[in-house]
Amino acid sequence: MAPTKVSKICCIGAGYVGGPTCAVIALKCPHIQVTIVDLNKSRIDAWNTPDFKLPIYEPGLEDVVRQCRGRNLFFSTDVDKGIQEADLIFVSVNTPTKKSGVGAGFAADLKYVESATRQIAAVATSSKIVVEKSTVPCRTAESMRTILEANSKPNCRFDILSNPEFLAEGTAINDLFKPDRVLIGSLQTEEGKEACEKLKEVYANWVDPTRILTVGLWSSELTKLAANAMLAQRISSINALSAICEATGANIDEVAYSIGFDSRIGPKFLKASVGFGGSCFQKDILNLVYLSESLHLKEVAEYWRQVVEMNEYQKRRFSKRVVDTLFNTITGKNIAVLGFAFKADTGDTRESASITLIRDFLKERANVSIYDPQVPHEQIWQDLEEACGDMGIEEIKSSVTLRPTALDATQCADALVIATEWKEFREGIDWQTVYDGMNKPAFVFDGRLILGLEEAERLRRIGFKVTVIGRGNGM
Ligand SMILES: NC(=O)c1ccc[n+]([C@@H]2O[C@H](COP(=O)([O-])OP(=O)(O)OC[C@H]3O[C@@H](n4cnc5c(N)ncnc54)[C@H](O)[C@@H]3O)[C@@H](O)[C@H]2O)c1
Ligand SMILES: O=c1ccn([C@@H]2O[C@H](COP(=O)(O)OP(=O)(O)O[C@H]3O[C@H](CO)[C@@H](O)[C@H](O)[C@H]3O)[C@@H](O)[C@H]2O)c(=O)[nH]1
Repeated sequence: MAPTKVSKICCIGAGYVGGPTCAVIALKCPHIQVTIVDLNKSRIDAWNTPDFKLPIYEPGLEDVVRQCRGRNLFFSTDVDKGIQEADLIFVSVNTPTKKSGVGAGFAADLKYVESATRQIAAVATSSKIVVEKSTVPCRTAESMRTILEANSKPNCRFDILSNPEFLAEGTAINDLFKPDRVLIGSLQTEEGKEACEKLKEVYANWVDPTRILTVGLWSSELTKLAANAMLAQRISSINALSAICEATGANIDEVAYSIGFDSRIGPKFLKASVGFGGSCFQKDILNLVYLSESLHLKEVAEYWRQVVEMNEYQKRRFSKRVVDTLFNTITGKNIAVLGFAFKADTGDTRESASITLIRDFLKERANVSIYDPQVPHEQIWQDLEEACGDMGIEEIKSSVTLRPTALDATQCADALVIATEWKEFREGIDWQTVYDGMNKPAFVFDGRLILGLEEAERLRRIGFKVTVIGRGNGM
């Protein structure tokens, strides 16, 4: 039987989801002991640093960890002990897109989920509620159950729940404090519903019960993929419209604003950009495409695939616009790229549009200087080495420099490209000083719509040639 009340939680995976999610559970549930375990020692060491230099940059996270670490929140590499002690285990490991074999490039690689599940089965000596926190294809819980039941010891019972996470990076703590909803999927059996109630009780310590949704296991798994697909679809839709705006004189900000007033559509997630990035959208849509294909739903697969295609097109279109505007060549020219993270308020660079743009600029043999307020330099080199394939790191380093400030990055630049919407780019740039230090003509490319119509006009008066995504030249 499942334990009567959850008192010890273990989270396998101390990443962007496991770390913040379980730190918030520890904060809001002081009566529950929460241990976050990971095989990656340096990551665990970083969570445990005395000066709270955490492995993840996320506003508000340090404050939460400071309040609970050592009280009822622990970080450890002892995965087995964490599993054995807990009565509820979150599996919050990475589920990247498969790189080889069947489904390569589309399907989710479930090897980490499987090894965590096998580990639970191997070392558990009492019954557990096992919660899928990772984003997984529909019916993964079934495979987990098969593995657990085939390997468990007598008197060990496992109830599996799906509890996908909807936090967005950069706003994770706020999203966790005040979630739009918490979704829990369970088998509709008596035991399944009982396990669901136990997890619900944990969240009910701070989440309004009307926002805790309980559904069937498969619906819960599919909801996560569907939510991301629909969010990404909005961005691809607005980005597709941005191309029409650039060609017609319409202004994408005005179009988005006016569409968003329709209460059926709403104003959020309609910001045109140089393309969506992040570890989830592309991966989860490709996962949905693969699922549809496996179910022989070709048209459905094609439909969702187009959301990713449009995103690739948007990035290509933007780098081409830079080349076209700089008189059809950027060879030997200096391009300053402001922002390397996939969005503001995170140090995460996974699938960042910035990486694709810089790769395109390097292919055109431009010199690139980069500034980002949060991304560690080693991460930038690693991402560029991976993205640039045929270029070795030495060749990349001969064309790329990493700068300590935005102003430094723009010195002697022919063009400045805004790739991430950091607040300091919206509010903290002294454009006259930037202009004075740049080669002339000095070009600005705003891939994040941080320059409104008036601001763009002000820059033009200084002397800049300004190009903004979703607006025609001169707007
Ligand atoms: N990043 C997000 O904003 C976000 C939001 C919602 C959902 N998700 C989903 O949550 C899951 C985790 O994402 P993430 O961004 O936290 O990934 P991550 O790569 O930051 O963290 C995963 C961690 O799991 C650890 N790990 C893997 N296998 C392990 C094992 N067998 N035992 C112990 N540790 C193990 C890895 O070392 C890594 O530190 C993914 O499925 C992702 O799609 C992510
Ligand atoms: O109007 C918009 C909104 C976002 N973006 C871009 O879209 C990407 C993703 O942004 P966001 O969704 O805010 O961040 P993520 O951390 O990737 O969060 C998404 O992916 C997570 C992982 O699955 C989910 O949990 C979240 O609900 C979902 O929003 C970023 O590059 C943004 O710059 C736009 O271009 N325009």
